[in-house]
Amino acid sequence: MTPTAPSASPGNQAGPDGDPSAQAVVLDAVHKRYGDRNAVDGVSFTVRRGEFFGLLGPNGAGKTTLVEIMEGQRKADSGTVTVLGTSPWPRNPELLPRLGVQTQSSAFFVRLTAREHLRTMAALYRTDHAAADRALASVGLTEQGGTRVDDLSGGQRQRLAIASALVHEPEVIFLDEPTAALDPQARRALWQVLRDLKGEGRTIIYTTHHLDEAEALCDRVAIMADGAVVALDSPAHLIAAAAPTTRLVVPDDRITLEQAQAIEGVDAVTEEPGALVLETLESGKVLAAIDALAGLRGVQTRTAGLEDVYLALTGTGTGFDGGTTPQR
Ligand SMILES: Nc1ncnc2c1ncn2[C@@H]1O[C@H](COP(=O)(O)OP(=O)(O)OP(=O)(O)O)[C@@H](O)[C@H]1O
Repeated sequence: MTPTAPSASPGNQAGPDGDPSAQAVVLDAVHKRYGDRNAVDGVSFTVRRGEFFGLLGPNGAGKTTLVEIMEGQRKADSGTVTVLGTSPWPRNPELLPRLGVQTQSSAFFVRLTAREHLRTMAALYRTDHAAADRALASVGLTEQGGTRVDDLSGGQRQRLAIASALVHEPEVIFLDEPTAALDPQARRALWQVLRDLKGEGRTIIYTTHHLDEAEALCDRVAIMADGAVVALDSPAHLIAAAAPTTRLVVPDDRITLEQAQAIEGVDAVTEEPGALVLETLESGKVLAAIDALAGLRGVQTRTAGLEDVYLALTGTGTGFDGGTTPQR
């Protein structure tokens, strides 16, 4: 299946993507079946070097299978897979040190301290001790370097899992829900760690169920459903293409239903407790009309988010009720 609107571009077109040195991962018509189940059903896209690339989709959409194929842990049934200019299958000893893999079930040497754990990982990769300290610092765990892995908090362990994937300074990093089970504060702290990694020029392939996170962090996201990519673009483009309608929320003591319906450019008006919701494709014009009628105090613009696009594309969507922005 070909990616559909809002973006038909799988990212394999000419332009910067056509330059192999600018490509971290290139997938072309990748298929993988388990029995009669199409886990990955003809996926094609390119991840650019230095890109923060999100892979989204409901449970069973095929994300893990696809990531495992990119990592060289699984063989595709057909199609071509190129990672840093080479095939990851069969397992390629030259390629492995250039990839970093964090999984939700990352294994730790729990009786060691965080620093000892990373030094052990560094030794396995034949990297020096200093690399372990750099990895600790890059996830903000320097102070916990002497703490036994057993005694780290959940958030600190998640960060250690990322540090373990980084210790050999890989060019491409695969992260599988790295913020799962973190409290909001720890989650935000980790966002900064991830932004810093991107700032260092690393390519990040990021699987998550947190749509706000994908919207905040990812340069582009691929949304998968039933083994296929159903949309691929930047979060902003996906949102703009999928939800051109703006909803203006006006307190119901400001204008009447009849006045709202009579405003030129208003496509529909619905009533909510305490407010009228005006749908329009011409928000500037309609806001000017509301301003002339009643002023803009208390009027809010309701915008769609990536979650609304995702729900619509993966078959569970309703009308959007994303974030609201006061007009004044
Ligand atoms: N080893 C396997 N043997 C048989 N079927 C499998 C195997 N691994 C995955 N599947 C099936 O392939 C499909 C895709 O699974 P996959 O784990 O890739 O999806 P996912 O998008 O990563 O899901 P989740 O978000 O739950 O991790 C599912 O129907 C799953 O049951």
